[in-house]
Amino acid sequence: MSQSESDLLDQLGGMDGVRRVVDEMYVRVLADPELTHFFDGVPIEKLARMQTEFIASITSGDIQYTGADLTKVHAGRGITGVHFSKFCGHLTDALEANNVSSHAIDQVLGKLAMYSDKVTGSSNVDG
Ligand code: HEM
Repeated sequence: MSQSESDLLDQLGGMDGVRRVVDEMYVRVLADPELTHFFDGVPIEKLARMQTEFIASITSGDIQYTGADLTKVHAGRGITGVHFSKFCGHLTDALEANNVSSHAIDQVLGKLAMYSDKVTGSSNVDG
């Protein structure tokens, strides 16, 4: 575990803090008319649990993500870079609402940006 990575999860309030942020993010995502349809029929409790684990895993060396491969789970859904940006905007709002510092928010967004190709992979082909 690297010290700086463990510090980042701490700055998010640990696992409990990340879960609060994730729950708030999905409230915003599901209220967004451009994003909500992607989640029709998706079990949100499991989604929030796996998203919490994922964010914890990229902000701490101690947590392992055990969910589905990100490329596979997002493939064929038509998710574009615009959707990805809006999604990250809702995450930013949720982090701010939970009093996470702007420095820590920048670090989280920087890490998530590395996954944009996996999330939007198929949309280059069929829009
Ligand atoms: C940084 C961006 C994102 C990350 C890190 C992320 C991560 C995840 C994770 C961890 C899961 C759960 C996988 C599992 O159940 O094992 C998931 C599922 C899902 N994601 Fe994302 N996601 C991102 C962006 C998006 C965007 C932008 C959309 C759509 C606009 C989206 C739509 C979905 C849907 C619909 C599922 C549920 C799939 C299912 O259970 O059938 N994701 N995502």
